[in-house]
Amino acid sequence: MKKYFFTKLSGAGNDFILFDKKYNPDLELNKDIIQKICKRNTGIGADGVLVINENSNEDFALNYFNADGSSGTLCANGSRCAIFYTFDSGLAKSKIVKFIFNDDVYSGEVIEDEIVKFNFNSPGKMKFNFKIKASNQLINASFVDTGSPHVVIEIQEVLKDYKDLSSFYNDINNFPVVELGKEIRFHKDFMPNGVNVNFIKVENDVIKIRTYERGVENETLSCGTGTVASAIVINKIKNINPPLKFIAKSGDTLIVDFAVDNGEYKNVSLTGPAKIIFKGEITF
Ligand SMILES: N[C@@H](CCC[C@H](N)C(=O)O)C(=O)O
Repeated sequence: MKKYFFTKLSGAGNDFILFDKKYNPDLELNKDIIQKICKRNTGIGADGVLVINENSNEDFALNYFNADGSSGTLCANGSRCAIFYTFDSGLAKSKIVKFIFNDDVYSGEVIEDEIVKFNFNSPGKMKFNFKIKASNQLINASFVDTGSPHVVIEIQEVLKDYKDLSSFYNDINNFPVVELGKEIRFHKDFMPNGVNVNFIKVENDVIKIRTYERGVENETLSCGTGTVASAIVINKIKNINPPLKFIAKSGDTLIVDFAVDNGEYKNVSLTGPAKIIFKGEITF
């Protein structure tokens, strides 16, 4: 058993345990340890784990693991937290940083105290306005891969009772995010990898969003890649121009900005709160 130093951070309510290899050179994680430390009630409790490594070309390298120990896809709120941590700890020499994540180079910026911007690379596969069979009905949905795969559904597209064609959901607070999110996350149409599922409601100049996250297997208080996927869907199918303002389940505000050039999404960014909650030591 060894002692490791960690920092707990929150990116708009999406929470992470961060290990800096500089202070934990012997750190070795596996699925079992990640699941134990992320478990609420008996562990530190988090949606995921971030590991910061030094890098010879960029300011740092970042590894991300979901709470179930899976990895390989982008985490935007985790990236915003890592950007804040590296600035706060002095690892990054300026407010603007570049870093490696899953072999790609990303950048970000501490805009002001605890407000952090993350710059995405251009999105991958996109598919708009298709039907998914779930909850005994055919639901209109869209898909965007922003580095992580996301389904986006407007809550008014879903019937509370499939036999009553006027029973559309209207209140996002009373939407069955976990129930329907889980059904779509494990839907045969998205196998074998599965998908994250975002439910949105456009209300005047803000968009309310709730996300069921793959790898956490629950609703999280915010999801960065899901928020950006939702912004692209709203722009495409509702013709609403950026910047787009989102209110996450946590109540925090996230701003998505981008440019559309010949149908291509460029200069995509996500800005919002990222902060250190506490620092501690753990033995495993
Ligand atoms: N919370 C993240 C997304 C993390 C990855 C996702 N759970 C997946 O496995 O695809 C974010 O803020 O982007």
